[in-house]
Amino acid sequence: MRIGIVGAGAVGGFLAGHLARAGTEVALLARGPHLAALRDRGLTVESRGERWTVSVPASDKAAELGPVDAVVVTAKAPALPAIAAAIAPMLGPDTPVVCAMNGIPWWYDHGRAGVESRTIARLDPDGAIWRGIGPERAIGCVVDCPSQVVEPGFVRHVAPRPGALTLGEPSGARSGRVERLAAVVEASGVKAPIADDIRAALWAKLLVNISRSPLGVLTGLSERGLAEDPETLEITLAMMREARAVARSHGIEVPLDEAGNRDPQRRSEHRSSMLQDWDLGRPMEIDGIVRSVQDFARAAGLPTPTLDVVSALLVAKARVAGTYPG
Ligand SMILES: NC(=O)C1=CN([C@@H]2O[C@H](COP(=O)(O)OP(=O)(O)OC[C@H]3O[C@@H](n4cnc5c(N)ncnc54)[C@H](OP(=O)(O)O)[C@@H]3O)[C@@H](O)[C@H]2O)C=CC1
Ligand SMILES: CC(C)(CO)C(=O)C(=O)O
Repeated sequence: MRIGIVGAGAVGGFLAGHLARAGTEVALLARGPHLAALRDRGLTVESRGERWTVSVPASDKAAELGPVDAVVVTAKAPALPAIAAAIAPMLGPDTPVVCAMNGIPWWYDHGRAGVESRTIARLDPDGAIWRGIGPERAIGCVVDCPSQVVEPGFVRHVAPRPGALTLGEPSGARSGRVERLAAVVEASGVKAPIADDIRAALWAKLLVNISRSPLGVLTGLSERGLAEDPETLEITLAMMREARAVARSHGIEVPLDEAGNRDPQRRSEHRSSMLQDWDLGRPMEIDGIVRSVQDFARAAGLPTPTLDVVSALLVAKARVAGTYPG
């Protein structure tokens, strides 16, 4: 399989580095200093006590990379409309597209039982992603590989356990394309379990992102710091409970390990990718991780008082910084 990866950041670099080391053909759509570094020095990855450098074909022009067997988009959500248009030359007639990203995905209502298959206005207001990629290409994904770009061309994975990309068809079907992709990812040393219900897996991860990521930005505390402070811990758990009730309104039961969340020893000093965006003055994934869940809550008539307060503060902070519209 030839895998196209879009975005040479933390997750894209982590994945490309593993795949290339295992001998899988990778084509990386990168830009700016990342592209320059990849061309000059290759891609260096540090993970679980190992450090390696690989050479990865990369370009900022999708047409130079051409059609691939699967595309994995590893950019932040605000970049997705532009990417949906840019990757057209990488798409063959049957190329699936995996958005390896946090938050509610743009294809969420595609194949969701009892719901019209359509784009989510908050995430894709004019349908550019829906039209550009096409929901039938979408394979769902949950990313678990806490990582950071140390410098262009150098990515550090900061967890002691192997990284994981959980994959699944929006319909829940066990398809050949998901099995083939999962096998290639697993062969690279990254876990790739296949979920029967990818939306349930997305919500389980979202409970973490919706609570800890905004609170990390508002307080500057790391994942562990949020669990060590009894007051931020209670706010974290309140947000998780509210988000879990929203998932339940979609027929999804998300387990919530309150004891595990209360144990600071089970948290790392990782600065969430939202906090990394804040640190770098970049747009944060507020719509996909926070506001779309508030929208779902409103539609279901559910109160989300803690989420609403934290979201309002986060949006105000981002607006002052000029990284959120309005
Ligand atoms: N980092 C982490 O620990 C984790 C991240 N995630 C999620 O994974 C997703 C990716 O995050 P992460 O890897 O941290 O993000 P990064 O910001 O580290 O990387 C995104 C990369 O995409 C590039 N990019 C954006 N638009 C384009 C474009 N049009 N063409 C080429 N490259 C482009 C960016 O380039 P440029 O720098 O020029 O903008 C950047 O290099 C997010 O949804 C995040 O929430 C999930 C779990 C853990
Ligand atoms: C859960 C966490 C914090 C690490 O995987 C993450 O998803 C992020 O950094 O955005």
